[in-house]
Order: sequence, then structure tokens, then C-alpha cells
Amino acid sequence: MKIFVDGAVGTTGLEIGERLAGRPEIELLTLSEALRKDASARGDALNAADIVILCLPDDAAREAVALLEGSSTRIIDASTAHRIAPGWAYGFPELEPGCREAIGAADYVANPGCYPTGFLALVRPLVRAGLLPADALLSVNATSGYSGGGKSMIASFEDPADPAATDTAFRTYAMNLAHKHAPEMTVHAGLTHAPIFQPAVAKTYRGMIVEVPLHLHALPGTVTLADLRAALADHYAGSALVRVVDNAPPVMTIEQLAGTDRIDLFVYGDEKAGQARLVAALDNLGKGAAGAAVQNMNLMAGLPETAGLQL
Ligand SMILES: NC(=O)C1=CN([C@@H]2O[C@H](COP(=O)(O)OP(=O)(O)OC[C@H]3O[C@@H](n4cnc5c(N)ncnc54)[C@H](OP(=O)(O)O)[C@@H]3O)[C@@H](O)[C@H]2O)C=CC1
Ligand SMILES: CC(=O)N[C@@H](CCC(=O)OP(=O)(O)O)C(=O)O
Repeated sequence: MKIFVDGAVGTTGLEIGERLAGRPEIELLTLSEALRKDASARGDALNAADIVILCLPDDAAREAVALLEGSSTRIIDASTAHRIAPGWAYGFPELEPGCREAIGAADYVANPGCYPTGFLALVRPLVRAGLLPADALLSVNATSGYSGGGKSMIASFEDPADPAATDTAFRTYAMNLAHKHAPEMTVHAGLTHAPIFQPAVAKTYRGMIVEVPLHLHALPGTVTLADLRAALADHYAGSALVRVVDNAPPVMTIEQLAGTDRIDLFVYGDEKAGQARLVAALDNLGKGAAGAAVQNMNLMAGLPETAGLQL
């Protein structure tokens, strides 16, 4: 199986390379430093591969897809460019019945965003189960490690001359609510209204916490914390990568799943007050990016789904 990672020396590309290294069933096509942005060399490598994984900014990802027009090469795009585009399978095998099979058969797979992975893992099964109405008004608070912003954000947080490195432990952003992940969250959750998305970045390299607060009294009928937990546990029963944790710890840390390709889900709350906190912990570079891309590649190639992944 010939695999080419376009953007192989970027943050996500390097992580994918680590997960593919030493796997005898994979022949990794590579370009030298001098040629890695050369359109002709990239075009050759893209077309020579059975599956390409695009780890590029959105515009470069669109350009790579254009270079593959008419080719038999299958594509996994880690960028935001095709996540709600027609003709692309959404690369979250655990999200819906049939997703895993659709990814396995697809020529075009859009890898989910890191924040949407946490949000959708919590919300989509509850919408499917009828516990959350499709027109629910939700918000999502999330904090990412700074590798979530790729090479430029990493450089900024690690430059001793940069205020991001010296003066900041935690910062919010997307204060105008126009984050590129909002449409992806809305569409794949099956919601009619976009959630209010409040992302933040912390001065730690990798790891992520995504939280969805809920007023239980605002939901139709009577919904308990046990109902929410049971619906999630049912949905993810038997999953190797998505776990619903029964004994939720009293505090959560952003690092708790760093270095893994798994995602853990928690239901906290105060039943009497009618309030719940749904929380997902993951690694933005693991199930949030490279781990998911390799999982999707495995499915497309007919290989064991979790081969090369950190469980
Ligand atoms: N970091 C994360 O946690 C996540 C990232 N993603 C997505 O994955 C994609 C890659 O992100 P990330 O790895 O963080 O970004 P990086 O900036 O770390 O890496 C991007 C790589 O693409 C290279 N590149 C840029 N333009 C071209 C081009 N025209 N041809 C070939 N190579 C090019 C860059 O080159 P150079 O080294 O010269 O800059 C760099 O090596 C993005 O779309 C991002 O949104 C998705 C989920 C999570
Ligand atoms: C901390 C940080 O800046 N994170 C990035 C998202 C990283 C990511 O998931 O990239 P995709 O857009 O490809 O999904 C951001 O908020 O733009």
C-alpha cells in the first residue's frame, strides 16, 4: 500500500509519519526538503500513491485535490477544506451507524477537526437518541494545547522573545464567534443552530478538553444524568478508541489523554439543580488529527482499524 503524506514535515504530518513508521504493509512515499513544495514533484507523488493524506493549509489542500483530478488515488484531507463538502465521507468512524463502512469504501475522506471531534462525540449520539432536540441551543467551551495552531503557533509559544511564550498561560480567541469549525459542528451533529463556540489555547504542547454544558430543565421530557450517560455508553459500546468513563475524576486536566489516539467522555452534573457538564478529553494531535487520519487510512486500506495507533 503506497501512502504519500503531503505536508509530511508539518505538525500533523510528522505525527502521521510516526504512526506509519515500521509498518511493513505501508510503503511511505517521500519528497526531499528541496522538492516538498514543488508542484510537479508533489503531483507525481500524489498520483503514484494509493492513498494520500493531506496535512496542509486549506488552500494547498484544495490545490492537491485539483492535482489529483481524474486519478485513482484516494484522499484523506486533514484540513478544514472538505468537511461539509458534498461527495466527501466524514472521517469519524464511530459517529453514526454506517460511517465506518462509508469511510472504508470512500475515495474522498475529510478528517474531522479536533474541536468538532470532542463536540460531536458528546452531542451527536444524544441527538440521535432524541435526548437533545435538533433545535437545541448549545454552547461549547474548549481548550487546546498550542500544537493545535500548527508550526506558527508552536514557534510563537516557544519563542522566548514572544509574549505568547512569556506572558500567557491561557488565552481565549474567536471572540467574534466566527470560528471555521462552527459549520462542521452544526452539520454533523444534525443541529439547526450553530453552538456558541468558545475556544481557548493553553501553554501546554498537546491535549484538549471540550465541554458542553446543559440545562436539563430546558430539554423535552425528563432527562437525567443517567440517561445521558447510558445513551453515550450504548452508542460507543465495544469501541476501541472512544470510552465513556463511569467514575469521573473530580478534576480534569488538559493533558490527561495527551499522547494517545483515544477520546474519553464524561457526564458530570447536579441532578437537583438540573445541570450537566458533558466533557470530552482527547489529544488534538491524536484522535483530533493524526490518529484519526491513520484510523481512516486503515479502514480505507482494509487493514486492522487501530494498527499503528496509541490506545
Ligand atoms: N495541529 C492540529 O492539532 C490539527 C491540524 N489540523 C489540520 O491539519 C492541517 C495541517 O496542520 P498542521 O500540521 O497543524 O500545520 P503546520 O503548519 O504545522 O504544517 C503544515 C505543513 O504544510 C506545509 N505546506 C504549506 N503549504 C504547502 C504547499 N503548497 N505544498 C506543500 N506543503 C505545504 C508547511 O510547510 P512549511 O513547513 O514550509 O511551513 C508545513 O510543513 C491544517 O489544515 C490543519 O487545520 C487538523 C486537526 C488538528
Ligand atoms: C489552538 C488552535 O488555534 N487550533 C486551531 C484548530 C486546529 C484544528 O483542529 O485544525 P483544523 O481546523 O484543521 O481542524 C484553531 O482554532 O484554528
